[in-house]
Amino acid sequence: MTPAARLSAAIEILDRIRDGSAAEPALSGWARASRFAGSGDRAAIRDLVFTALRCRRSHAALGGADSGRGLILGGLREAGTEIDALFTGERHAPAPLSEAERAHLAAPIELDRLVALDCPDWLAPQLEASLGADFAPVMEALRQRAPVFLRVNTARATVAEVQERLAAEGIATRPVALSKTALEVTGNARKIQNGACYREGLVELQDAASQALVEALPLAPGQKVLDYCAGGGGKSLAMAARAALTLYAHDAAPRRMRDLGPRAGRAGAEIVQLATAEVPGRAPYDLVLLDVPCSGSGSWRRAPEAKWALTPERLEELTRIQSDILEKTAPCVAGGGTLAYATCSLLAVENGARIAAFRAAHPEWHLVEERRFTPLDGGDGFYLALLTRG
Ligand SMILES: C[S@@+](CC[C@H](N)C(=O)[O-])C[C@H]1O[C@@H](n2cnc3c(N)ncnc32)[C@H](O)[C@@H]1O
Repeated sequence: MTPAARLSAAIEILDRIRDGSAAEPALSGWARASRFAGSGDRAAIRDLVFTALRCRRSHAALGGADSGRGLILGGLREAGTEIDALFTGERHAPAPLSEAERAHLAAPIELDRLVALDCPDWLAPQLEASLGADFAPVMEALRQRAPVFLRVNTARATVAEVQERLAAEGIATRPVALSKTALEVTGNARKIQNGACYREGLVELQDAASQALVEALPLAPGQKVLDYCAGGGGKSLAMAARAALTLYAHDAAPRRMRDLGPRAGRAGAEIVQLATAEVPGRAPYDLVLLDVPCSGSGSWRRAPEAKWALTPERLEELTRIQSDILEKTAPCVAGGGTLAYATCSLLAVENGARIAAFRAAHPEWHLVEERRFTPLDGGDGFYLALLTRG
């Protein structure tokens, strides 16, 4: 496909998303119907679509419309690309600029601060209060594509050994300061999932801050550990690689754990999946990890639609669920054990405020440690609070 034809495809997909489709189904639906597109085309189109979603507010303003075409025009304008050379209307290229579009693109434009930062107005006060001086740099970072990180399964091989094996597969990586187990992929990321290192369970795709969070957990061999909001099991697997544990995984939506069996098999880890009713029966646990459902504001680079879909009502509902999960699981922790509360949120209302509310109601719980990560640390935004009783 030509660069212009890729733009046309991105415009079509963005319009489907604007009409209500989620990004992933819109992209895969387009790919299924467009067999002529090679893997390079699909990757480039995906990149165009996700850039437009991350920068939806500013690109709509720059391009003159919150439509697929407006967003792509806005992105090209921000990048300083010669638009007429691409919007020719020839073959599969987008139609030439209308007079109105030409006039909008030619007129000088000064974006309001929150528009330029692609920040929803209603969330700005909370994000500013939570991030302080980091607000603008973090919002700017969230406009950029996230790096691809691998977690090395250190139960099987050293980071250096795996880096060498990956290099032999043509995948370039470098270690990162944020986590001892993480490698940032700097070349050929698309080869990972078909490569031997991945198939043999030597690596998993996992954000570096997510790995740093697991590194901060006080895990020791022989402990009984529950991952209460396990989802796909990324953190269960990272915990399994850290120490020989008796490890249980639970999720309110068990189908979310459907890949955990095969992933654990690849990694050589043993993880027992529990239904909700089975959780108290296996208590007490030495450590309970609560990777609770949240706004996902720390991972808006990877899931940018969530930035625009979040509402005050949904945020309030999430904080209720978070507090409820803390209440329900705290009694399952063994005396001297650890309750580890985590979110991939940047918002204090989902982080420190939830812990403060929990401790106000349960003064017997003490805060041992709190960690905050933002995209300025390289990975996604995360929060971790470690609590003990007594
Ligand atoms: C942030 S995700 C977990 C991600 C996962 N730990 C990982 O590392 O890949 C939150 C998970 O919590 C689950 N969840 C939502 N409400 C819950 C509840 N009340 N109890 C337990 N799990 C819940 C969701 O289904 C979702 O899979």
